[in-house]
Amino acid sequence: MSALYSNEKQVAIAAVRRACILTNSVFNKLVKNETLTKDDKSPVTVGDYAAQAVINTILSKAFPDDPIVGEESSSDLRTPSSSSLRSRVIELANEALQHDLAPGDSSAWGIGPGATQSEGQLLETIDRGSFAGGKSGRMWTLDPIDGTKGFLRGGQYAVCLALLVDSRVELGVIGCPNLPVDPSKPDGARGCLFIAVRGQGAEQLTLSGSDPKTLSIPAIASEDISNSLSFLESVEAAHSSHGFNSRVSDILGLATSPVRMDSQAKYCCLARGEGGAYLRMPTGAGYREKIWDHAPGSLLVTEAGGAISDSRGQPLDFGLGRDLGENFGVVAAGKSVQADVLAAVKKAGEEEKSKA
Ligand SMILES: Nc1ncnc2c1ncn2[C@@H]1O[C@H](COP(=O)(O)O)[C@@H](OP(=O)(O)O)[C@H]1O
Ligand SMILES: [Mg+2]
Ligand SMILES: [Mg+2]
Ligand SMILES: [Mg+2]
Repeated sequence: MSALYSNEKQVAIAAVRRACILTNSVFNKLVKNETLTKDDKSPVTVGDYAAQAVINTILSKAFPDDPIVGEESSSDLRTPSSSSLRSRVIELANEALQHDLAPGDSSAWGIGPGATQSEGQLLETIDRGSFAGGKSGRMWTLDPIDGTKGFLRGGQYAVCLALLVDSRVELGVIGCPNLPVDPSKPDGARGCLFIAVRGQGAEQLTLSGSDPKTLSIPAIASEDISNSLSFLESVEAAHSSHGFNSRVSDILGLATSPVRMDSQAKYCCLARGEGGAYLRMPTGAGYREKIWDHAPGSLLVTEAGGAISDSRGQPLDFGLGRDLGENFGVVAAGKSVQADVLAAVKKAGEEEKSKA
């Protein structure tokens, strides 16, 4: 009998890998007018749209009944002023869908050479990501480029896909085209794929599928925290409070400065033993974390032997819709130290309240 979710895993890997090849090639060719600013002032590029079109196409062929909660929508692409951007997205998506990565690979999706998708079809496919989410049933959640700001800087970004069943993450696949394969060789080969299936562990492969490694977060004894732990945090100060993290770091007496990195590559690094903790605390009232920014990363961390919760110690709730509800931040760390980090987070929170 094949392992649970083995089909879903194969399809998700193929889809994420194909999207990573696309985003990688887009970065090298990206020109100024290929980026839009969304209503929330965040950037989105032709790469984000085309990657969502590619992954949604593959998911829709393989699992036609599964809804998708995807970050992007085609509405900004449909305006008359976006016509050149729109054509570029369609061109990139068709190119990526027809690219034969392995014998028979593209024909498996019924989209072999010559079978280009029309503009209307691809825009509709992008909008298959508009599902509202919720408590029950099967659904995918997709972030076609997580860390778009990192992507634009040539820094870290990730193509992130997860399968949720009854609001639990069952499968997560993350592609990190710019992440060094071996953390001890930061200037060495880049491009990693991270995969986790609930109950089946977490692994890293190269983007081309070689060099598999089982991931496990090393234990740190409480008395070694100050010397052995360092934080992973967002580059963008607007996404996660650097000041709060610095206070938590002082409370724990950490000797090492945080490592700043865009995207769910932070979860991937934590899962393979880097840093030891990922802290993401709200920077102001109002912003709600999105399920696609955390679903695959959270499973990767727990399957690598870590723990993840909000700053109150409550589990993240992926069943509330497209976002995680009221924002109490995210605290992820190895199992041996997550309680210590949480205690320091609570202390820093109380200090902040008493000053207010
Ligand atoms: N005010 C805010 N607080 C927290 N996260 C935010 C935010 N504004 C945007 N984001 C999210 O932060 C993500 C990037 O996270 P990070 O800082 O870890 O790289 C963005 O994903 P996208 O780049 O996919 O839009 C976006 O969803
Ligand atoms: Mg975005
Ligand atoms: Mg994101
Ligand atoms: Mg994104």
